[in-house]
Amino acid sequence: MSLSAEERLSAARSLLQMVEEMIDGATIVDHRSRVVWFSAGQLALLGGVRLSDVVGQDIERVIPHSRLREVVETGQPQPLDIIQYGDTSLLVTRLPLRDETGTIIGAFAFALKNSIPHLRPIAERVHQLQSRLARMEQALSTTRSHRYTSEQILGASAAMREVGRLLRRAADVRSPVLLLGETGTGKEMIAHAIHAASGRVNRPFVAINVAAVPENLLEAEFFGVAPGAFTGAARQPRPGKFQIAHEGTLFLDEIGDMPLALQAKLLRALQDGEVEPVGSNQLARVDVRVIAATSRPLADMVRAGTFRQDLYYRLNVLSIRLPPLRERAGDIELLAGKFSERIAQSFAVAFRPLSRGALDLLEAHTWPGNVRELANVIEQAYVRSESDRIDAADIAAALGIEAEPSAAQTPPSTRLSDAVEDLERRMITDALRRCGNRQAAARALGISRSNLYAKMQRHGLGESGTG
Ligand SMILES: Nc1ncnc2c1ncn2[C@@H]1O[C@H](COP(=O)(O)OP(=O)(O)OP(=O)(O)O)[C@@H](O)[C@H]1O
Repeated sequence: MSLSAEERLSAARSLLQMVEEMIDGATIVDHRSRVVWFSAGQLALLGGVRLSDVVGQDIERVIPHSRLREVVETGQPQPLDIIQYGDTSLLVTRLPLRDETGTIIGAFAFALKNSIPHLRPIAERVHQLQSRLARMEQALSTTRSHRYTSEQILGASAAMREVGRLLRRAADVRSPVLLLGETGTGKEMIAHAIHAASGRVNRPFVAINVAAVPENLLEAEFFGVAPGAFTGAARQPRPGKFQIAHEGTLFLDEIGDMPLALQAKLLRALQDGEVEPVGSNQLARVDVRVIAATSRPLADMVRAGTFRQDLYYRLNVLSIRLPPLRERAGDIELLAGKFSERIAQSFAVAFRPLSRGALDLLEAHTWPGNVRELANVIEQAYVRSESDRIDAADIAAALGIEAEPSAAQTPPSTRLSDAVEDLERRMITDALRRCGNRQAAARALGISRSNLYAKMQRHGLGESGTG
């Protein structure tokens, strides 16, 4: 015997009423994860919002860390999750809602009243583990203190001497610094050295690479997640890099890859020294010195409307341009010699000087990967041959160009893995050239932006490697 439509409706109504009495809060979303219904308790938990004001909105707009979309999209129930709401822990169950044919039409979440006391021992254990994890994460990022000092920055050219002068200037003031330069020109190295020479040297140096973090996680990574927020197991309360870098230096690498929406929040953090953790409406004060770096043409991006002008001005108080290696061929001999010394030391073998022919080849190269590429080439020369000096043929082979005499050239590899690597590198270079930016190139290649970035790093491809 089946129920009539009217009976089903009234059964549903009385079920919702019963749920209202037994729970702390309940939520229903539709098949696109838009709000359909909140119980009165849930509305109260949300700070007294009115149901009519939020019906039809994406659930994350109302509850930033809701995991109901996962349930709608995967159809997988989440029978037990512990979330933190203010000082209270709640035990939450999330279930998919299906129609008669089994198609997902939405999802339902509820927190049973007084369920936590029964689970107190488990909840406490989870809580302890979370705090331990947060402490360890914090320790990990702060122990990564500065790795370089200005003495390690090599270069005797006029351009590098000017970089040295600006570096000392930057260490004396606390305004933001903008480091501009192609990949591998030493931007991160300079950022470390500024911190090491500044009054903040005994406080944390914290780095974040904007291009390497998936876009939807960036805000939490920067500003943290508030303990008061509705957080699923995947996003527990934690401090952001701004909070971790308090009283120290925050290095924002690849700032040109920052999504526009987040740029406004970053500007506020820089201007007012205040950050707003995700899921919180309270501002926290931070004292952070920001050093930003990019290999992208920021000024052009401002003109194109993809980078905020006000943020650009705020960051561009003291900018340091790192010259590409091809503009300071005079430094190549010094750098190559130093790298040869370092590699000999780390491989525990005899030092190999570079022949004049080898230096001529190095000086004629255009160095799309800059100093990083030069260091790799010298290392390859050590790996490829056992001779007691580095000759033109070793350099030519490492650079993948015609060697003279040609007999010294290494034969092309027949290994499948080398061919696959080579194809991947060429496809990435090609996509970057065709699409003009990483976002579009990642889309064209069918991979995520962060995955593309990781592959570019592996192949030594920066912006300059695109052309
Ligand atoms: N002037 C320099 N003297 C000595 N080593 C250098 C110099 N410039 C760069 N390097 C070395 O080159 C490598 C790349 O430097 P770094 O990571 O600082 O470059 P980057 O500009 O931040 O690159 P990317 O934009 O790809 O992140 C590092 O191993 C660094 O030690």
